[in-house]
Order: sequence, then structure tokens, then C-alpha cells
Amino acid sequence: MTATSATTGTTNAALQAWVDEVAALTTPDKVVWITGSDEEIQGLNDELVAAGTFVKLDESKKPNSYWAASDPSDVARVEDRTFIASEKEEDAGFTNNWMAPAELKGIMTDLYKGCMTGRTMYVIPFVMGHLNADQPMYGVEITDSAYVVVSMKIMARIGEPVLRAMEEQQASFVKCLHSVGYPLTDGKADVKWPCSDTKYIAHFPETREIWSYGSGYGGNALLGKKCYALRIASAMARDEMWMAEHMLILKLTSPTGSKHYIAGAFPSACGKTNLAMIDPTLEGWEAEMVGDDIAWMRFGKDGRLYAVNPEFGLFGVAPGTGENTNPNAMRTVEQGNSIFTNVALTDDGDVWWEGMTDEKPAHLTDWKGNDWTPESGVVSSHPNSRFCTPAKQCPMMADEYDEPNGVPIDAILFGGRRKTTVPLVYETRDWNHGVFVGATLSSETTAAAVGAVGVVRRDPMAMLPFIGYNAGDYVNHWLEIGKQADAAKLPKIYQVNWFRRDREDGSFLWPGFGDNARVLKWIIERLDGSGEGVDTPVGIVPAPGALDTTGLDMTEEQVAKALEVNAEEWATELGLIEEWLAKFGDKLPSQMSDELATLKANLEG
Ligand SMILES: Nc1nc2c(ncn2[C@@H]2O[C@H](COP(=O)(O)OP(=O)(O)OP(=O)(O)O)[C@@H](O)[C@H]2O)c(=O)[nH]1
Ligand SMILES: O=C([O-])CC(=O)C(=O)O
Ligand SMILES: [Mn+2]
Repeated sequence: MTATSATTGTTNAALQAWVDEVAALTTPDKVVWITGSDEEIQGLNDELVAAGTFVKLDESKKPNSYWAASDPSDVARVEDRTFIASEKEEDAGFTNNWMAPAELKGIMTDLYKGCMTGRTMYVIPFVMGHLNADQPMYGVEITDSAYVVVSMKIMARIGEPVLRAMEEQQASFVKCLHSVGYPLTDGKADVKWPCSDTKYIAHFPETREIWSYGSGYGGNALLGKKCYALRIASAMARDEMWMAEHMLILKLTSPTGSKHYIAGAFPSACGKTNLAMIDPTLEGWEAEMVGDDIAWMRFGKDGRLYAVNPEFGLFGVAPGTGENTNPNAMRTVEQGNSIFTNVALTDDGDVWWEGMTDEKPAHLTDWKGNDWTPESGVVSSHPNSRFCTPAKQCPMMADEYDEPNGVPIDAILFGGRRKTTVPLVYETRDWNHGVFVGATLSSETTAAAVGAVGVVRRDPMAMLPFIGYNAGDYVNHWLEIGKQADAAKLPKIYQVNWFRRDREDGSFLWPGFGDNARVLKWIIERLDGSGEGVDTPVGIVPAPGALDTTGLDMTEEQVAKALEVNAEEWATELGLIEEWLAKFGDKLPSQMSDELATLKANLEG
């Protein structure tokens, strides 16, 4: 045991037994129970610097912050190596890779055998959401990566207080096992970013377990985030009639002081963090963040849906984040206490990435460790490079973030990246129509997952890579949630698209970022009953002049282009939607077929 391990075990019998079992299988040199103390984390940061994994940034520029570069093969979530191992294949459904739990556990047990040789095994007790929630959502991650430990310290509430509560309650918890899959057998030397070519990100929804092997990056390795808070939690939510969603949560205060809470589901790298941190360009509007990636929603006593952000930190896309686009993110990371992975390092010990400033630095060390100049002809930072930073450092964090029961949601936004077809904003007619729009949501793929970028794919509720069970049952769960509530108390559902392009010149039709507040204003006016809309075959779009474009350099004609419902584009879209829904087979809820028929009739109108 090192001096930093103040605890050496636990009185939570199930936890102690599991830790002993994993240690016997993986044969680490030592086991360290993570307390979460500042000294302990500092010690691990120092070790990561000594190992070459971290470079400490200049204290005057980014205090207590580190730069890391991953292995170039380990840069994003690996969707083709991600499994939902339910007992029955049907329960994983067509959107997931499936293997029988016993078979997958057999394969992975062989991989885990001795995989921590020469390493330290860290035990990280954590809670997603609040420790004083009615039903605290515990997890324990076992990992052989110090990088994962210090990242988990930022991303979740971890350590001693969590373990004590788990002991008092003899609480059950989600077992999250992680190894980078790089044993130091026979005194083999370590590398800066250990990982393996063999990767498995496995979920066992019935037993609420996560087994991850071979990757040290992001959602593959920080198991509280996508693996637990979305994949496993979505299965729990189905069983317990709540919702675990890939959504930002935003609080908006209008110039007259009315307050609204909005949740938004956009696929990875499609603008959740940016909208959660919006700096409205409209006079008198105030925005505050509650969450930027994940929302857990439950019905409150008043029958409304309340959302909490289960996370403690932000794991944000770096490129494109700058003073002009997201000043609040810049203010957040400037305070330090952050880890920057796969961005570029400046010569004076700071970080830089594409889009941070208009002017490019004359010289950098790029994410691959090479010298970089503006003439290099390559990007300095990986497109999925990320900042990992404490949520509380965000200057516009809402006080409600600390509210264990969350905030009542007034509207849900579904959004994606679509160059064509999808208008800037439209309102759905009712809950079921909104569920249909969510279930058929589409977006061009991004660098957040390994694979081709820019290909349109359907991404139901922005949850395609994160639904921990059958997608048909998931859509049905949304419909069930609708049935539980008084229609008037349900959030209204909207679709938005900040990414539509001009057909002639390919430029963005909408300025986006802070100007998205104009769309939010119309949505709030709709909720209050004052916003004017016009019916289209797909839903209600802002009436001419209803979108506040004061001070915006846009003609009426340009606004109309952004809002257009184009018959030809929608004829193509209808075919794609039909093709997509056919994949659900007999799991497709009949309400979705009804909505499809309505859309078809409207378009043929
Ligand atoms: N054109 C345009 N780009 C945007 C807008 N909002 C975000 N982006 C860009 O989209 C990219 C991803 O944005 P994020 O806000 O980090 O996306 P995210 O949904 O939080 O992504 P994950 O954290 O991977 O789930 C960044 O490069 C942003 O600069 C917008 O309104 N307009
Ligand atoms: O999980 C990750 O690696 C990063 C992330 O937030 C996403 O892809 O949506
Ligand atoms: Mn994000």
C-alpha cells in the first residue's frame, strides 16, 4: 500500500469480495483504494508526469492542469467493439452488438487473466448524481490506469465519503471493471499511453455490470459516463419508469424574469456542451447550465418530469471552442484543475486547438508529439480532443445543479447535424409526434466515434450508441412515459438544426452558438402561448417575423431558407425514415406507424 491509500478495504462485503476476486484474476502488484483526497490525486498526477503520460502546464496559464496525448489508435469511443450482452439477443436489439453474457465473460476473463501484472489496481468508489439523492446511484470502478483515476475525480463524485455511505447502507452498486490491457509481464517497460489492439466495451444490463478492456480513452474508460449513466442506467430506467438520456439541461431566464428549463438531445459532437454554455446574443436573456451531456429524468410529486445532471465534470470537445463560439467554456478551463487530451501544446506551456483563436500560433507540439506550424498542412489537435474540467468552474453553472431532485423540464429539443432537409426549428404537435421525431432523428457522423465522418445515420433520441436494450422497447418506453403523465404537464418537443447549409454556396444558413438564443426565445414564447407559428407537413415553424433577428445580419429570405420545409428533400427523407423504421421489425410501436402515415399524408397533402 502506498501512503496515499488511507483505506485498505471495506466493510461492504459484496464490494470487498469483488475486489478480492478481480485482484486474484488480474494479479496487480498492489491494490489502492482511492480516497479522492487532494494529496492522493496530486501524487497520481506527479506519477503520470514522471511516466511521460502528462505534461504539466504552466501554473500561471492553466493552474494544476495537464496535457496528455493518447496512443494515435485510441482516440474515441469504439462503437463496433461495444456490446450489450443481455441474456437474450432480442433484448439487445438491432442497434447493438450482442454476445451471450457467458460467452463474452469467458473471452474477457481470459483477457483479464494477469492483465494488471506489474501495475497498480485502483478501486474508485463513485456516485452518479448526488450522494444525498433519494436513491443514490453507486458505482465502483476498478482500473489499472492512473489517468482514469484522476479523470474520474473530475467527472464524478468519488472516494471516501461515497465509500462510507456505501458501507453504512451496505449498498448495491454497478461493478465497473476496466483495464488498459497492457500487462508489464517479465519486467516489460511501460509506455506513455498503454492500451491494446484488442478492445471490448461490454455491458451486462441484467446484472448491472460493465467490463471494459483495451482502451484508456473517454467513454471507453471513464465508465461512470456513457457506460453507466446511459447504457446501464437506461436499462434501469426502463424497469423503474424513469429516463436516462443523452441530454444537456439549460436554465433560461427571460427579460421579464420568467424561468424555463430546457433539455436537449444531440448526438456526440453536435452541440450539447455549446448550447449548455450558451452566451445569449439577445439583450436581457440569461442562460445557466445545469448539465451538458446526460440527464436523468424522473416524475416529481407534481407530475412533471424533473431532470438531474448525474455528472461532476465536463468532458468537452476542444476544437471549435473559442472566445467567439463558447466564451463560458474558455472561462471554465482557464481556472485550471483540468486535463487536456489530444490537443496541441504551446511552447510556453499552455494548450491550443483549432478554433480557439483566429490567429494560429507560430509553433506548437501537435497531438502526435510532432513539431507543428501553420504551414504543416495538418490539424494540430485531434478532432475528438477533449478538455476534462470540473463542472463547478463554469461561471454560469446554475445553483439548481446542486438540487438532488433536479429541475422541471418545460421543453425537449432533438437536434442533429443535417446539411439539408431539417429546418432550423419546428414544434411537434404532441408527445407521440415528438417521440416519432426523436425516434427518427438523424445526424451526420462525427469524430466522437471511430469510423467514417459526415455520413447521415439515424440516431434515435441521440442515443443510438447508448441505448442499453432493444431500441424498439426504448421508443415504447418513451411512449409509456407519455401515458404516465397528464399531457399538459409533459415537456413540449422540438427539433432543431443549427447545421443546415445554403444549397448554392455551402455556407451555414444560421450563425449558431449565442444566436441559438433566438430559437430558444421563440420556443419559450410558444410555451407561454405568445409565439406565432405556421403549420407545415412536418410540424410548426416560426411564422414570418416571429423569430427575433434583431441585430442579426440576415435577410428575411435567408431566415426563410433556414426554416424551409422543402417538398423534394422531404420526399427523400420520408423514404429514409420508412427504411429506418422497418429495421425495428415487430418491435416498432404501432404509434410510430401511425405517425409515419400522418407524415406521409401531410407531405402528399
Ligand atoms: N456551426 C455550428 N457549430 C456548432 C454549434 N454548436 C456547436 N458547434 C460545434 O460542434 C462541435 C461539437 O460541439 P459540442 O457542444 O462539443 O458537442 P456535444 O454534443 O457536447 O458533443 P459530445 O460531448 O461528444 O457529446 C464543436 O466543434 C462546436 O464548435 C452551432 O450552433 N453552430
Ligand atoms: O464518451 C466519449 O468518449 C465522449 C463523449 O462524450 C461522446 O462521445 O459523446
Ligand atoms: Mn459535450
